[in-house]
Amino acid sequence: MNVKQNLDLAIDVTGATVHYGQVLALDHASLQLAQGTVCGLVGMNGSGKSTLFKTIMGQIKPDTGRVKISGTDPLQARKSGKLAYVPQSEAVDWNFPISVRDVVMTGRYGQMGWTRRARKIDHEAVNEALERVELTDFADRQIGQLSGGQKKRAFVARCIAQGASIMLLDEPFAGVDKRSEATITKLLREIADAGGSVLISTHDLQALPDLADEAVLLMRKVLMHGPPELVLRAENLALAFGLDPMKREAS
Ligand SMILES: Nc1ncnc2c1ncn2[C@@H]1O[C@H](COP(=O)(O)OP(=O)(O)OP(=O)(O)O)[C@@H](O)[C@H]1O
Repeated sequence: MNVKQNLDLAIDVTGATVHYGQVLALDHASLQLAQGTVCGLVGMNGSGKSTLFKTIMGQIKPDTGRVKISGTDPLQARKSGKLAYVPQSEAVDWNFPISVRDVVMTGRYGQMGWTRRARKIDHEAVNEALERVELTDFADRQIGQLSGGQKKRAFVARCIAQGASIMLLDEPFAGVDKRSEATITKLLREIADAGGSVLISTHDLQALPDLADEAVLLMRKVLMHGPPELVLRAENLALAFGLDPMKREAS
């Protein structure tokens, strides 16, 4: 692959291996994601999905391999605002005394510089993002007072306010109401249609073909990457999950 093609890739992970002590979490995992794509990341509990996200975000440095985000370093991509992450709900302290509006405003910190003083443009970006996720009426509530789906929408709004074009979402639909799921799905499609890229881990295999252009099967390494209807065939899922995975949600 030449340099031009590498720059065209939104996410380029090559041969990433990650250990936690003796535990092998990623084993030479490789994943290339083009611009303008929604990609679903599927794998059983412990298959390395969150570890892959952290590696792409530059929070974990792999023992082997490398990660490039639009041809640059992940930390650089985060600093520039291009790359954003919506964590699993369990990873967030919902009792933290911060309003929904201020959560979304944290997405603007990179643009504000060290003073962290919000200007008109920052307030406008936050208001617009709140509107897009339909949370304007909840803007002044403490974040923990929202429903599961509203909380997710608040974090998606933070990515939008940040101006991110590459978004990673770790199980955004777990414990989420149908309205929030539909709002988030529509937004992710709009982001991809505008040239952005979205990588989304999910246990809801049935919903994946409507949500994503591509699917990735992970079991410490990328077993398969392609159109959802191909990747989600029973024989492929059996490799990653065991028997009859389409008969129930992935465990
Ligand atoms: N901080 C840690 N210390 C030790 N082991 C860890 C740590 N984080 C994850 N692991 C282990 O690494 C492996 C991959 O975990 P990871 O959280 O990436 O999987 P996952 O696919 O996101 O799982 P889930 O679907 O349950 O969220 C698992 O065996 C897990 O127990």
